[in-house]
Amino acid sequence: MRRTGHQVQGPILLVVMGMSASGKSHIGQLLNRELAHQQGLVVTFVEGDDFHSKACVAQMHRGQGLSDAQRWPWLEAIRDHCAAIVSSDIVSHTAIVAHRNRHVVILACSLLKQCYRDYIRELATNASTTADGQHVGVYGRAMLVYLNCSRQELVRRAQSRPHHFANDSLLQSQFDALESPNPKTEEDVVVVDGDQRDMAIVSSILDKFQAIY
Ligand SMILES: Nc1ncnc2c1ncn2[C@@H]1O[C@H](COP(=O)(O)OP(=O)(O)O)[C@@H](O)[C@H]1O
Ligand SMILES: O=C(O)[C@H](O)[C@@H](O)[C@H](O)[C@H](O)COP(=O)(O)O
Repeated sequence: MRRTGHQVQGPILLVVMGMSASGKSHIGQLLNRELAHQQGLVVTFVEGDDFHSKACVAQMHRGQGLSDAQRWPWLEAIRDHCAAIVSSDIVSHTAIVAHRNRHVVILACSLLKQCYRDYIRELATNASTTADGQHVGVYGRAMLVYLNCSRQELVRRAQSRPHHFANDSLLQSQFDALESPNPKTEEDVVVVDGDQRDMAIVSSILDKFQAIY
């Protein structure tokens, strides 16, 4: 059952997704600041890039995209971590229930294909089991924000951070892998114009977040 308004029970998973250099980390950190400082929520920021192996980072640095076989263990580690963050928020004590209902986990992660998004969304599904029988329903709700950027802006931003492992040579493989999320057919997806200035993006995401929180 879809819960709306202020009735979400349990923590919220707010995913900032999109291609390399679309602004996931930057926007995720700004959202962290806004939700924690301005709105007094308990916020945990998770950087998806922190879960890549050294070999995968080196491969992406050479401009070679990851395969599905390389991405699945990475996604599993991220999902395990996101589940573990909130699993200590046990439901039986009133104070902890209050904490749970004010906890937002922000995840910056590309999630280029729908199957990757479906896998992460299972963290907030109401079903009682998944294929592997784990990590279901630990979040009350998920919201996946897709930063939809033009190629020109992605190249510009990738070139603006010369010390990052992912440079503009990775972009073509990201375009090749991308399955753009369609909010009409995919649950809990919001698409924003990622070419906008950062605070305009944050403001638009916060508006949409308020509608579900
Ligand atoms: N809306 C924006 N406008 C201008 N520059 C941005 C914007 N969002 C991010 N950036 C900059 O673009 C670069 C890539 O952003 P980053 O957050 O590292 O992307 P990602 O995490 O998606 O790879 C960084 O230098 C960042 O400061
Ligand atoms: O799924 C993938 O192909 C990779 O995970 C990839 O998305 C990677 O995480 C970033 O693109 C590189 O790091 P940035 O997103 O920070 O550029």
